[in-house]
Order: sequence, then structure tokens, then C-alpha cells
Amino acid sequence: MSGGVLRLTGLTRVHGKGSAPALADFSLEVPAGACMAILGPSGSGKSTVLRLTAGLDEPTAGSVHLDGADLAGVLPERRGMAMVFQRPLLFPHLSVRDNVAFADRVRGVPRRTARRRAEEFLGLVQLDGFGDRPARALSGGQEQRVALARALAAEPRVLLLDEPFSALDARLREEMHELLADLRMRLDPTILLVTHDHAEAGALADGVAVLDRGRLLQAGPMRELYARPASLAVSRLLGGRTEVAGVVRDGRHESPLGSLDLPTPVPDGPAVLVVRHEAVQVTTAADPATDAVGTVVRARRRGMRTLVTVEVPGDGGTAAVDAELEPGQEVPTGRTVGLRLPVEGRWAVPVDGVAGEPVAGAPRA
Ligand SMILES: Nc1ncnc2c1ncn2[C@@H]1O[C@H](COP(=O)(O)OP(=O)(O)OP(=O)(O)O)[C@@H](O)[C@H]1O
Repeated sequence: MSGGVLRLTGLTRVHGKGSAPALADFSLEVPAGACMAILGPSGSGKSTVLRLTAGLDEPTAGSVHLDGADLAGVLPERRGMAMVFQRPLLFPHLSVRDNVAFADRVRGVPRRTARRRAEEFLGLVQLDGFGDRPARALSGGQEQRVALARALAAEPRVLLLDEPFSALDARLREEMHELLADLRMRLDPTILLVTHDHAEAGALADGVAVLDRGRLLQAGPMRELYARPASLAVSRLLGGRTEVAGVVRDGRHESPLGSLDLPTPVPDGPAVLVVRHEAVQVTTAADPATDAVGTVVRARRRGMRTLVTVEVPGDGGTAAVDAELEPGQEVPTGRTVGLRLPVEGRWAVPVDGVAGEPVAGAPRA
């Protein structure tokens, strides 16, 4: 099995006359063997992208190409794709083995061969020995592994994953992430992964396409979108927390935090400084390398780490900066601290007065 090149061009889906499009003019190219995440809030059109790609729904406009071939009018089962949904949709009365063998049986593969192949794919998802069990006797995590094995048994060139791990608890989800990474190394399918969890997208995907209200806001490598979001909406959907209003003049952002240089040039004008909380270092007020001095006003635990909010008074107001402390680092509220804001962790999003809307000429991936 090896992945194909998936090209979506101008995909649009309007459900009813006069209603806002579920998806509008969506274009994306996914290289062979790459995993692209589609990230967005509920109702933003993520599942619509998958359904149109799979042929489960017809686009109002636009096209789907796989390895250069236009798939218009091609039935879902003939597209070389397989889909895994949030709920595994197994046949409860069939054995695990026969659930996985189902696609082969439908294709006319003899029962014995189909069952042997099913066992191979059950092995790949680490369910050796589960073949005889009825599907209804599985845990949620096991069911999702069977659904994955069934999808892989169809030897798809493109694997479509629609929030496949979101119903699982945190530990199982992490196990499934490891399994998927392992499967990618062995089988190399092209993957479109729908998720509303930026951490999941970061853990699994090479690239991400961010959707909001049916429109593509930005697409590109994960790291690039974290470092250079084109709008506040993208920054927020990727978990960005710090936003400091100001203005860019001569390549520097000016705000209550002072005049800060930026990693690459941004057009002059009103712009919001965004700083990833992972990049900020909290030091002492006396630290000579500090970029700003402020007071810790809030601290909350997130797993092993603590996230603090530091208020920095400056010209024209106060800026609030979130920072993730080093493991084991403790800073009580009320303390005056220094902040280092590494230049690679800064970015300025030009705004035209409407929060989240990029202006013409704003950098895009
Ligand atoms: N069959 C349909 N008829 C009418 N509207 C629909 C239909 N299917 C989807 N929509 C609308 O299209 C928009 C996009 O839906 P879609 O399921 O693609 O969103 P999503 O991003 O996958 O959401 P979620 O994360 O909640 O699953 C939504 O506003 C939805 O209500």
C-alpha cells in the first residue's frame, strides 16, 4: 500500500438555496504519504471536506483528483479511499475477523483469503488473538482499532479519519496516536485527519488546514502556522493565548510591552502581537536579558506544568502575557517577574479593525 497525491480544488457545498455554504472554494494538495489535519470549530465544514473527498456527498462546485485522475462521478468504493468515523460502526453480530474481512468479501475475495488478510491487519493494529470475538464484546479503544484495521484492509491510497479518537479517554487516545504513527511508517497512506484538537493535529500531522465557517483560513506546515498565524482566528484555534494590540512601525511592534523586533518583516500598521506561551521564559525582574517586567496575576496547573498570566504596565495601557513555566518552576501570584520573549516566539498579525480578519497583504502560508 502506498499513498496517492490528493488534490482538492475549489470544493464548494451549498445545502439549500440561500443558505451559507457548508464549504466554500476549498483547495488543498496533500502529497503522497503525507498526513494533513483539518482543524476547525464545530460546524466549520471539516466533515464536509471528508464526505466530498470520499464521494459520500456531491460538491456544488470543485473537484477531487487522486494521482491526477478526476474522481467526479466515481463511486465511493471505487475511489481507493477508506474512512474511519468517530464511532466505529462495526457489525456487532459478526466476529472481529469478519468485520475486518468484510471489504474483501464484498470485493469477491474468497473467504479463507479474506480471513487470512484480516488476521494480518488485526496484527498491525495490535489485536492478534481477537479475531474470534464478537465485535460487541470489545472496549471503545479496541473497536476503534478494528475500524482502523478494516479501513487498512481495503488498501486505500487515501485514509480519511473523521475525529476517530475523540470519543476515547486521554490515555487511549495517546495509544492510538502512537499506533497511527507506527502504521504510517509501515504502510505510508496519504491521510486527511479531521480534528478540533490542535494538540492532536500537532502530534500526528505534517501540515494543517484551518477552517472557519466553511472557509479555509490558512494551510501549511504545522510549525509555520504556530509561528506565523495569518489571523487571530488561526492563532486562537492553534491554542494561542497572548494577544497584545499595538502597531507595527519600521518592522517593530510597539505596544505596552515596548518596541519589539519581529522575526520577519510585517507591513506597517495596526497589528496584534501574538506570543506562544511555550516560548516565553519567566525570570527575575533583575534579569538583564528581560524584555518586560510585570506582575503575576494568575497561575493555574495544566498537567505537570503551570501556566501564569503576567500583567505588564506600559505606555498606553497594560499587556497580559501568558507563559508556561518550566517543569518544577513555581511563581506565586503577586510576584514581580521578568519576561523573556524570544524573537522566534513573536509574531504580529495585521488587523483591519475586525478581530481575526487578516488584511490584504498579510502574510499567508
Ligand atoms: N445535510 C446537510 N443539510 C444541511 N446542512 C448541513 C448538512 N450537512 C452539514 N450541514 C451544515 O454544514 C456546516 C458544516 O458541517 P460539517 O459537518 O462539515 O462541520 P464540522 O466542522 O465537521 O462540524 P463538527 O466538528 O461539529 O462535526 C454546518 O453548518 C452544518 O450544519
